[in-house]
Amino acid sequence: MSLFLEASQRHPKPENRKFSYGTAGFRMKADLLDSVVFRVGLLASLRSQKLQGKTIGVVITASHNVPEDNGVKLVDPMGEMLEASWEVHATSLANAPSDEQLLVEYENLISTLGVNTEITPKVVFARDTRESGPALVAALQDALAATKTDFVDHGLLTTPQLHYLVRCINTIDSEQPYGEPTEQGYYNKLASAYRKLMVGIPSNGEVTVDCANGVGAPKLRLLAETVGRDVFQCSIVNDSVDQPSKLNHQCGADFVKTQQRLPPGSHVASLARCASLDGDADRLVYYFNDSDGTFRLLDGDKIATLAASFIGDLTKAAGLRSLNIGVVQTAYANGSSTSYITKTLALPVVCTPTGVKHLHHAALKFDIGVYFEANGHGTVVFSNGALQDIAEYVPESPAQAAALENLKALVDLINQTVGDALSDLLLVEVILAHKRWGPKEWDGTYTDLPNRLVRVEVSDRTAFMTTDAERRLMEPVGVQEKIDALVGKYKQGRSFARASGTEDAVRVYSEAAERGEAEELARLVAEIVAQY
Ligand SMILES: CC(=O)N[C@H]1[C@@H](OP(=O)(O)O)O[C@H](CO)[C@@H](O)[C@@H]1O
Repeated sequence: MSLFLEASQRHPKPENRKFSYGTAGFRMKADLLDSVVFRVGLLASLRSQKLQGKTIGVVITASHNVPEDNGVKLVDPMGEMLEASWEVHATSLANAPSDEQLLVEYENLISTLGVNTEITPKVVFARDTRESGPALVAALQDALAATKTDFVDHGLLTTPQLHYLVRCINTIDSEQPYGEPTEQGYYNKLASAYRKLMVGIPSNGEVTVDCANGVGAPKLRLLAETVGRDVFQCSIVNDSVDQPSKLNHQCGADFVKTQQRLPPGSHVASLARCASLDGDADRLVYYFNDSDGTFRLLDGDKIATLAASFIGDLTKAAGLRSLNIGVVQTAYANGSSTSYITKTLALPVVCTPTGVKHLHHAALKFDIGVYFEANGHGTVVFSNGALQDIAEYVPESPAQAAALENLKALVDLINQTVGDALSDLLLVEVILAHKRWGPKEWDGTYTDLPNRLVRVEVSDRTAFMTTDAERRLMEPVGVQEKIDALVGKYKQGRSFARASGTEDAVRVYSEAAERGEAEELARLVAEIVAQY
């Protein structure tokens, strides 16, 4: 194992530096991430061996907000996020204090996990456009070489594109191959589905897409070329990938969602459709300026309701009435969206803790599960049973046959491995074209309750323990009662506090019938939280 130690010594964990990470991936400055990427490479290789040599993905990528933070994520064989039990190992290995201890921990993991080291591990990886990418890739390659892993470098890709590739590679010889395992295969699959869905449907005109100066920009350009300008017209803005400090700066999905305004410098006609991706192109939000100049946001909740209503209508029109469709949200979903889904669309809603991996797994319990975080990260997943019903159903009329063909194309248009801003963009464009809706008609389906999200700095966020999908605090004892007493005073009031999983802070969310009340409620709840 001297090869291992030699490699590991090149990527030691910096002393006295604080790591901060979520549970599904790791996020931090590039110099810190180097050692973590090395460790994630070891885990990817172990994971592949544990899963009998299936291919595991690693993606080195941007996050949704600050330009300096890099992220690294592991992707499981079906292209999904790493399952929970493995996150524990990911966390412990990233904490390994020294190279010697890392080797000990690595060898312990081999035995506790029952990994067969005879199996050759297989890993594929990709990175985004930022400067730190090549150095982080070198750290990853070092770990893969030290563990004698077969690996393929897929160069620059969006996070969801790598998820797509991983599922393609692992299903290539199965009964349900997911697609051609190449970047062009991804564009071809989406483009051909999009073109099928647009047959006989007038195009909706141009959509302006802000790409957050991230990897989504060159990739959207390639996708748009493959789809063809005759059916898909997009104008790409914020595409300066060669200027690292511009990533997510004053643009991108997180900026638009949290600031509730256009990225500065955007000049758009009123009622024109605009969309923003985030830095690694897994989030998407839409927005427009109303005729009176008011900014209107169409967030993840609006995308989820649009998709759920369209898919519901389509399955009925195809004659597939028995498929159960459900929507998965988090506590951050606007209350109006939840009542719209349950009352108007008459569909079930499930609320899970924050983080798409929770939503994804809950969505898999429906025949067709639509999930989105309010911030625009989400997708639609079809169960194997639903896919089989769709494939085998014999339509009883030409109308049913047409709807069924559209449903089949929709399955191909949607990236079912993970939320994918490029695939979601085409999905929204198709639905709006079919409904002959502009953004205003879409926005008119329901009106968001005024809401406010605040970040409260606390000395120890782990003191804040929640229950009921993070909607209620169990600890510190007594806080929830105080919040309840306050919320009761506001019309349509709702508020909760939870520790962030990615930052050292507690987030407070509130909504109420009036803007001023939502603001006041958030401020008062934040004051309660700050006291602890
Ligand atoms: C309120 C909010 O937007 N929270 C975000 C944020 O998580 P926190 O645990 O709230 O820090 O980052 C996550 C990862 O990107 C994302 O999944 C989630 O929705």
